[in-house]
Amino acid sequence: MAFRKEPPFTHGKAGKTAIVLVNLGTPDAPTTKAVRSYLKQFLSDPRVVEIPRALWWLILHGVILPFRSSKSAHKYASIWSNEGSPLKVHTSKQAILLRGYLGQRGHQVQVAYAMRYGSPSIPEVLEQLKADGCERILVLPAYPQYSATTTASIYDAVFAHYAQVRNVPELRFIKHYHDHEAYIQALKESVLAYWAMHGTPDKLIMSFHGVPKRTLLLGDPYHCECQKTARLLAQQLGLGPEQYQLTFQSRFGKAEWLQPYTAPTLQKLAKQGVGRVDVMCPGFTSDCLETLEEIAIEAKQDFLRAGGKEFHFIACLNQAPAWIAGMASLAEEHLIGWPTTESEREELKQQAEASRQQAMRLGASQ
Ligand SMILES: C=CC1=C(C)c2cc3[nH]c(cc4nc(cc5[nH]c(cc1n2)c(C)c5CCC(=O)O)C(CCC(=O)O)=C4C)c(C)c3C=C
Ligand SMILES: [Fe+2]
Ligand SMILES: [Fe+2]
Repeated sequence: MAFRKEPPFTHGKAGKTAIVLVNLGTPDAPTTKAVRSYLKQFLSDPRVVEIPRALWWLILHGVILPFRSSKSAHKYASIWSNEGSPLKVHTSKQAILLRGYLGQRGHQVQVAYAMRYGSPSIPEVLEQLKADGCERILVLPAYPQYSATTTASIYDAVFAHYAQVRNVPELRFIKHYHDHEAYIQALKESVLAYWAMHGTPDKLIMSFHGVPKRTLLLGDPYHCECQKTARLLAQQLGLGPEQYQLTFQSRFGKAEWLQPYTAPTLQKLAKQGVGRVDVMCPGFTSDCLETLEEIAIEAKQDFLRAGGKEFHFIACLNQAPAWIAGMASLAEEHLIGWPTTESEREELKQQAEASRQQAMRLGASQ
């Protein structure tokens, strides 16, 4: 492979820092064609589906894409907003608000958002940041809990892009923030705000996206990180073990996934006489198909049909001020040493000048 000719980082523009908020991705439209193309890219990622490629190709192209695309398109249509796919709308707004918040705190950083699958793609966004003169990039995945299926796949896409680039910027990645104080605090505030308006439930369900159980057995820390998030949030809310439960949703395919599954758990609770459940999805930082359709519509029906009385869905963090502040504090921790404020730039300039003078003196004395 030959590397392309690239313009040098231009003077004046050079030295900028950017944060890229990366989320999973979503179809461009709630249509069978758009969903098929999105699912094809998503489900062809070997990080997401770990079965032998040739076999999986046959299943994906022979069964999943032909049958699932139109079903999923209908589901997307039920949650699509005037502005577009909720996942993308929330992620793009978070990026704008994060930039504004960091700007108020004196950081001159660009904040972009990218999607692992679909658009705007990671390569497209990284190209644009290069054109804008960004020499330092901090990648902030939208996933608080690390999983090879999601977070590591973002790393793969970033590395794959730069594998074709000559002048690669300085790079940092946030791995996870499942136990970060600011994230837990933002979750706590969102639950308390909801309860202040609507009263409290008999049980709080914390429903996380599942992954195949096999990934846990192979060493993926996702399961443990979800447990820790749930435990810390319950502690913050002062909930005893009887007052909350962690579950896993969005099972896909025939294999066993992490248990307990959300929908059967809700049905069981209803049958046991639990009247009101509140369901939240702490692993999703933006509402999306999996929260707005699978939980707020489908799981609600499951619970009520099984005899439950009241089902409440607590929205994801989305544009909550505590979460924008939380992302900013996460970013600030990972920006340490990168000059993003006026005073840091000035200090760096002075240090560089002092080093240069010392080098001159040493050179002259030899
Ligand atoms: C095939 C296996 C899948 C794994 C493993 C998986 C892990 C995983 N996913 C998320 C977050 C999201 N997933 C979303 C949708 C979605 N997920 C899968 C499959 C796997 N996910 C499919 C097939 C779909 C598409 C929807 C459908 O057809 O039912 C979404 C929502 C996207 C949107 O547009 O709104 C999110 C977000 C995590 C965090 C995760 C592992 C930890
Ligand atoms: Fe998923
Ligand atoms: Fe789903």
